[in-house]
Amino acid sequence: MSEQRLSRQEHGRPVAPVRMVHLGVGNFFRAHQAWFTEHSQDAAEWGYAAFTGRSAGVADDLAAQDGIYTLLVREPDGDRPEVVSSLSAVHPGRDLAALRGYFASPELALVTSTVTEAGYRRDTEGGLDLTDLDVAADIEALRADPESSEVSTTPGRLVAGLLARRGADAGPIALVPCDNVPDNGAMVARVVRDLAEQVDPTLVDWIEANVTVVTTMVDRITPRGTDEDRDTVGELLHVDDPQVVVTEPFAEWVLAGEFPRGRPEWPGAQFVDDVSKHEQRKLWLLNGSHSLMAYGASILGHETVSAAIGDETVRGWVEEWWDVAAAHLEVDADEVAAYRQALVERFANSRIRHLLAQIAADGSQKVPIRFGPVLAGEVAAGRSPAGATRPVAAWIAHLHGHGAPVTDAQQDRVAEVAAAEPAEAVRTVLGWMGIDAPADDLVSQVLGQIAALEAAASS
Ligand SMILES: NC(=O)c1ccc[n+]([C@@H]2O[C@H](COP(=O)([O-])OP(=O)(O)OC[C@H]3O[C@@H](n4cnc5c(N)ncnc54)[C@H](O)[C@@H]3O)[C@@H](O)[C@H]2O)c1
Ligand SMILES: O=P(O)(O)OC[C@@H](O)[C@@H](O)[C@H](O)[C@H](O)CO
Repeated sequence: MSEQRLSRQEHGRPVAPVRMVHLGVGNFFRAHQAWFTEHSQDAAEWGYAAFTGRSAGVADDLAAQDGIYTLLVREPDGDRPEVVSSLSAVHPGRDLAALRGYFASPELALVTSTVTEAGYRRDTEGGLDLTDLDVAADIEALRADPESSEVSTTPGRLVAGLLARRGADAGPIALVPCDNVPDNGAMVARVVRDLAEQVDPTLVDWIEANVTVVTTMVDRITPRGTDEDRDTVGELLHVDDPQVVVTEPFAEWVLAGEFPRGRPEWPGAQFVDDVSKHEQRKLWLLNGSHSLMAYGASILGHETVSAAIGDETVRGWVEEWWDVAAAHLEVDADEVAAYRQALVERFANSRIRHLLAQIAADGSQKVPIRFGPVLAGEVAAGRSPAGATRPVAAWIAHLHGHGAPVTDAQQDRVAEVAAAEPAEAVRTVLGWMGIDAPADDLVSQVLGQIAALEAAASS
């Protein structure tokens, strides 16, 4: 394999001025927001300073190749490598001096983030989790020293940056979360406000006057890369890129909100007044069926999305779930039908090796939002279709140790469900989905589905 690394000079990629910060340099950011920026007609004016979420590894690797990296777009008939150069600087997340420096610049227009659902440190009510020890440490540190303290959480870093911006009188800015969370703008607004209130109540007024929050729906299936992907880049481009990202051809971005200091001309992005109907379509149909397969199909022994959707039983579960969810969507029936058809094709792309175990992680954050509104709506209407209760059953069977391994940021909460008497576990999970005091028939139905899945696991 080649030992040569990518370099800006060799690829003729100039460094654009930093006008955007990103928190969480994961795979998705590099396949989506950074890629949309790369393809903007005004890309030369819009550079990203990107910060890792936790460890420094990605920053070190990217720094060694001038912030540029390969995106392998996995077309049905082959890989199309693209070199992406919109990251003008990459820093470890702990580099608070750099973060504060960017925020203090009037040139900084917006901050995107992809730190996973768990990274926003919310409690079960959606506010900032003040019992989280890292959150408590950030509050204490920022109170003691607003200008140069070390903070480790995403809300803490955002507030540290906003304090620096206020201090420099650098003007308005937009926060643009890009995680798969309904109403992600309101989510970020809430945790930032909650933390600011604890640190310095006068900052809350400044935020209201100067910070806009943009809500987004984001879509592009981007699994974690492998050593084989790195080898593929070696063969295609004759370079060693340890930070190659693999993604599908499809990409979608819908945004609602104000950008007081402008934004790149992201090609194909849609700017709307309200993202909710787009977000429900994507979160319930795509992410919902992903989670259903992550739990249910891994119990049947499948490892990847493409293998799962190729199994007639699993395909049937997915279609059943889609039938129920579709009735709750606000988009027209033709659009839903086309989206379902496209999803089957996207899922069946066996060249994208999307592991069910990756999707299964952090179910406590995902299951309620991906299935709760639809199931609660059905129950309120006096119905309990099997297609909408099976995902709950599959998750509980997964927590019982079947299928993909259990990893969850809220380990204690899910361990309690796993250890509970099964009917109690079902009631607890339904409660998290907004169904309090569920009828005995509903609980029995879920218990029957859990038993069937667990029997299939051991057969
Ligand atoms: N991968 C996809 O197909 C895809 C598609 C749409 C949206 N998303 C969203 O993008 C987000 C990131 O997904 P990804 O695929 O890039 O994952 P990833 O594992 O590649 O990257 C996750 C990033 O978040 C950071 N992070 C994780 N936990 C954190 C925490 N507790 N605090 C601070 N930072 C933390 C990590 O350091 C890393 O930078 C998720 O929220 C997901 O909903 C992903
Ligand atoms: O990224 P997560 O962990 O929130 O969810 C896993 C997948 O459902 C998700 O990454 C999808 O691939 C993505 O949302 C497609 O746009």
